[in-house]
Amino acid sequence: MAATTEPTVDANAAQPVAKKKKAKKVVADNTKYQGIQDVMPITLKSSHAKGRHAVASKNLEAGTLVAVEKAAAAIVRNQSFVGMCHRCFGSVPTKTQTRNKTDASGKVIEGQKETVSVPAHSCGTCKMAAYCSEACMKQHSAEHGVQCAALAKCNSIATTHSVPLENLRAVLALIGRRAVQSSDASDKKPEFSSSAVAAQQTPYGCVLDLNANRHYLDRSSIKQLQTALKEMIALVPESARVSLSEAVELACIFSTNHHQVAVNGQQLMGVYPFSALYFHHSCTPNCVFIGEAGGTIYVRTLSDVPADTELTVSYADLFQPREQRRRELLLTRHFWCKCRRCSQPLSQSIDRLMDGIQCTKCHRGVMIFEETKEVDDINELMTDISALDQEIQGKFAECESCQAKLEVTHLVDILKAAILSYSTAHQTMQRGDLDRARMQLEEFIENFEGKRVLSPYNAYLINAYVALIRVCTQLNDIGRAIRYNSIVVERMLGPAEEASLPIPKHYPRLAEYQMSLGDMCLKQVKKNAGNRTPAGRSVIRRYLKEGRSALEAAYKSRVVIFGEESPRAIEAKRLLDSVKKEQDEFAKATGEKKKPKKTRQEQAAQPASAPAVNATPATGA
Ligand SMILES: C[S@@+](CC[C@H](N)C(=O)[O-])C[C@H]1O[C@@H](n2cnc3c(N)ncnc32)[C@H](O)[C@@H]1O
Repeated sequence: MAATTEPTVDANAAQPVAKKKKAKKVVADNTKYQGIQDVMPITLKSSHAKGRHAVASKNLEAGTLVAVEKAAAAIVRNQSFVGMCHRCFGSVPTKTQTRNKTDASGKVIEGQKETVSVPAHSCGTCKMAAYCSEACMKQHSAEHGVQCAALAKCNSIATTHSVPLENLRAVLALIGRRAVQSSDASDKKPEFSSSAVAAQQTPYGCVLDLNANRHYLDRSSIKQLQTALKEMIALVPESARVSLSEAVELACIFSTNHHQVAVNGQQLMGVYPFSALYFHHSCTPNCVFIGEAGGTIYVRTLSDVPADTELTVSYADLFQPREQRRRELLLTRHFWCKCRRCSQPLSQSIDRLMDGIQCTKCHRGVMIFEETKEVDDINELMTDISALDQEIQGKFAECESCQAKLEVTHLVDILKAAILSYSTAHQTMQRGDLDRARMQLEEFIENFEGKRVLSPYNAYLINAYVALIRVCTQLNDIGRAIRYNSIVVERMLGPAEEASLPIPKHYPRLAEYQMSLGDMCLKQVKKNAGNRTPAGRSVIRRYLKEGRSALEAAYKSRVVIFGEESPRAIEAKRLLDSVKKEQDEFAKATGEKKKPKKTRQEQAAQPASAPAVNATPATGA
């Protein structure tokens, strides 16, 4: 992989997709990564059907660490640009600076100054890299030096050629990484450890093992990417350049394989070759990727996993209808999801409720339309995604309860009306007209849930409740925010009688809503503490009960997801202890000793009763 000063254009890159021959699947070699099996409870496997994948080497409990990987290269996301260190991904301190004020067009307004907050340490040349300290900036100098001149022009190159800025920055990060790696780097094997501190960055050579899926880009997108990358590479020091073909490959690899990681509320995007190759996607994942400082990811089990079960994570937002999840994965990751959840008949899956429309006759069941076509050739679909929509013409859906039949196109019209109503309210919220947004969102719920048009688990309804939490919090109507937050948590857990959940019981998004619910309840308890009237006491009692069960569930989930010693689990424990203390004091003051009845939240917080070996096998891809 020699550096070249003369970038070459790959003439084959933009062939029409449908004409590409399907590559024959070979059983891939696991030897490069086998070292991980010595430090983690996993076995690496490879098969014709799945390619490389990881399985549990023994029965694993929920919350078991199964992999640690430090990104081969990572970039700070655009929105975290000034808040996150470009080397270690820690927080960046700010300082204030006085500068000339400018108008909307960027012109200096004579005689007017303004004070702005800027990163305390950043590259003064490109102004495109902020750091947590001088020391970090110094340690990054060799890697950044390779990128600096190109980074300075990156923004305008991205805009001129309509290429995502993050893709260009990622290619530069990979080039920087390649340049500082030793000369034998391309053959270097990754070294694994069980701790983030000791984790070694996965070598650059491993990135090139990933599938670029470049044939999914159409001819004009490839052309734009090539032109942008050509301009960018010309700004990289000669000794560090890669060929244009390799740069395009890197951009495509990044785009289809990167993982987004949140660290302390800031976002980074990294390439994790081992994790990308071995942890397939599933819409009922049994593992999760957790981002830590340094751009390291931990992979932890979310549930008890029996030995030999495939370990999977989710690359998509799980609380959306099956088809939306599949479309999202198709467009961003270039595959049609065939996980167990997506392959199950809709009538037997929780998915039927997530874009569920209630029967217009009996109003008891949802209308089911089993899609007959499984997508085998996604190349064909990628060229014309509207093929998915044509499937419904002339087809009928059937009520799961009374078997009434309705044309699918009619159901689509109902859904379109719901989407329009929801979007109108959402836009009002975005404009900041909060009172009106609340009214429109509540109206949407009244019309589509109250009148039994949509299933209560329909993703648009949940989104409306989520929006209402935000709106009511901003309007300082905490009582209502609690009510809506409680509904969101309840719905995310799915109907009690269903065999499967819409999202795993321990899942970051659900745990966040449980935390916010507990936190708001605790605040209301403190606010009402002086109210000794019977009505006041009843309010406190209710908030204590609801807050405690939410925090018990949040704490349990955070222990599983992040580990018992993690700051997030400790934060949940602190709030839980606080609510318990309030509950004891309330009981003392009122002479009440009654044990509260267990809610579904509390049940969710209980450890699984079955031993790991009896747990339901987790879905594999
Ligand atoms: C990073 S690769 C995995 C590579 C594979 N393990 C190998 O050894 O080549 C991700 C690819 O795995 C496949 N994949 C992962 N999860 C899948 C799922 N749920 N359904 C279908 N294909 C999936 C898709 O082809 C996707 O592009």
